[in-house]
Amino acid sequence: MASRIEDYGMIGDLRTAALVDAHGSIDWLCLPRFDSPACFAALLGDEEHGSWRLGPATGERCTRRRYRGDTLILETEWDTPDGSVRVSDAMPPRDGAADLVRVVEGLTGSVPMRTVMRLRFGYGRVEPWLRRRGTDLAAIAGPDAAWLDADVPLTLQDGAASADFTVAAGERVAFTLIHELSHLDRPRPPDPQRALAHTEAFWNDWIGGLRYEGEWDDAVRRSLITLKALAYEPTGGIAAAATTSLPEDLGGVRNWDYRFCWLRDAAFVLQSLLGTGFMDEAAAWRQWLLRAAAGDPAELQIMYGLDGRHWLPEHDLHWLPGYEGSAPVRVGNAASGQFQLDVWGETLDALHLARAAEIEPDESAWDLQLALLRFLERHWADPDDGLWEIRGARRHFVHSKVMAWAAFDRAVQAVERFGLSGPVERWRELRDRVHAEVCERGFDADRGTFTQFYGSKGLDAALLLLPQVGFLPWDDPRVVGTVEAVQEELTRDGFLLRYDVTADGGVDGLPGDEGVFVACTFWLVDALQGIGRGREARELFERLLGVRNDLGLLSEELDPVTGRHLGNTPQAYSHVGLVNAARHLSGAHPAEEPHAVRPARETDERE
Ligand SMILES: OC[C@H]1O[C@H](O[C@H]2O[C@H](CO)[C@@H](O)[C@H](O)[C@H]2O)[C@H](O)[C@@H](O)[C@@H]1O
Repeated sequence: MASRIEDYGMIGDLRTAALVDAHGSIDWLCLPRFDSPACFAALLGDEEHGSWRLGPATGERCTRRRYRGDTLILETEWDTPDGSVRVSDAMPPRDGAADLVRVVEGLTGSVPMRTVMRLRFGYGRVEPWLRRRGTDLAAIAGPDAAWLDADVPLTLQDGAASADFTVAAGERVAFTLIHELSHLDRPRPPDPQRALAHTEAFWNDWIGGLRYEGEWDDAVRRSLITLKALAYEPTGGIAAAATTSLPEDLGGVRNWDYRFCWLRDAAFVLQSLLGTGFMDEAAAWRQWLLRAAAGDPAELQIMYGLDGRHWLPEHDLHWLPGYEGSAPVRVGNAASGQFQLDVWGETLDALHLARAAEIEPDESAWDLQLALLRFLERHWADPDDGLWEIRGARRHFVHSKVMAWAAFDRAVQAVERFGLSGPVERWRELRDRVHAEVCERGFDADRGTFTQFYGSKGLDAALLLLPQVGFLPWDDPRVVGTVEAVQEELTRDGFLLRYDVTADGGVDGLPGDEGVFVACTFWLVDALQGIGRGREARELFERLLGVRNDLGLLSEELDPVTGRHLGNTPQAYSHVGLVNAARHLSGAHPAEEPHAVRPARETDERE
């Protein structure tokens, strides 16, 4: 059985990522890319679906673990009656085949160790043909080949490679797994120590680009490293999370594949990267966007593959039982075919931010913006599926309309501030028309709050973003009323739901319930700060820091009662929420965030 979601740490090489639990078991790894089939899929089944355990022979949970400094090298340590031992796990950033390096180091005494590796290609379905070559192992099936280089002799039995060995203080035993397409030659295995040193140098160099002088520095750095690790380096596309089908509702059907690039999520990531000095990633994402979204603007998708591919058909992996029985396990995502109006706004806002941050101009960026605006002019008044990707009836979601407003607003600014040419009068008129309609049809004057959609009784955490995009100022009574109503109605045990699944007769069209949404709770931090309730904002932020796992990682949702993490992990949305809230609470506002959480009135309670 898989570990708790919060028990997993992530290592990655900017093309894919592995999840390692607190017992030293790698239960998730897709090769060669995030969205490739997994060769270790025990996360969504059991060890027979593929895993690689390396730890003391007694099999206990580690005593402690941490990342080595500001890197993605995971150090897991055990204190046992026989002595202490450390396993360092890493995936060196690569330009060729994928390597996974595991180095065992004796710290004290002499510790009996055991490793068992079951490679199962094709998401746990395909048991490869195993052959031994000296102390090494070759595993081949279909398009995949993997080679395990070990410093100790391996035993092959029942489709598993295992080894029992003892490591004394000062000794090192290394294992290296390399993957390549099966028709290609075996790549040269890396030297494990050099691979660790290279990984360490890479991350130290990368984090050296950080420009952040606010509070909670450690948490911000770890979140940014996690975001960087979710960016697919060859193309600049950013994955929403490293996994598929970790459930939002344990035992339920709310299981989705997040190993794709959502324009919305990526736009949020871009904000936090731009706000902390990482211009290269922002430029790479813009180029990815220009390629992925090229073509007919009517065909703009809300998400694409990491290489920009459009077709992401959703299907079930019936042989995997799912995380704690949460079935189906899905790959692909049918939400890719949805109409989510907000995405036009987020994309145009992200391109606007990139321009304002003086990322090297690209003429096709404005051409793309013009095409997107032409589409939006014709479709902003249509009902849509909204940012929560509901699978129920389309509605006039307030957040979607506000993002249409933001799109026209940024277009006007592009002309006014940056001298670009376009039908600015028409955009001004549309901007004002959308604004008036939202204030009239999306605001419930009796309750003093904006609502989830026109005429809805339900509320929605995305309403907290209205002042952040500049739709209304923080001190507008309608904003204050909305923040208070959302907090009142959507808070569960101190954290925020994204919406109430039972409101309006079941808005999302899905059975079951779900946990509280981590990103939305960070948005509430921003909103409380924005309306001048700074002390409460800080308290909530600290509470959120407390639900990160021991490695600083956050999944998508939480069960607020048990504290268990839910949903895919680690999730970009959640880590963006952390970075942005820390920046806002610290008063760190980059010049180009005109509507960021700069409180309209001073936070009197802050002392
Ligand atoms: O809960 C229903 C939907 O859940 C997923 O969408 C969520 O994740 C996306 C990626 O982080 C995010 O952009 C979106 O706002 C979230 O609601 C899932 O991908 C959808 O298929 C599903 O309908």
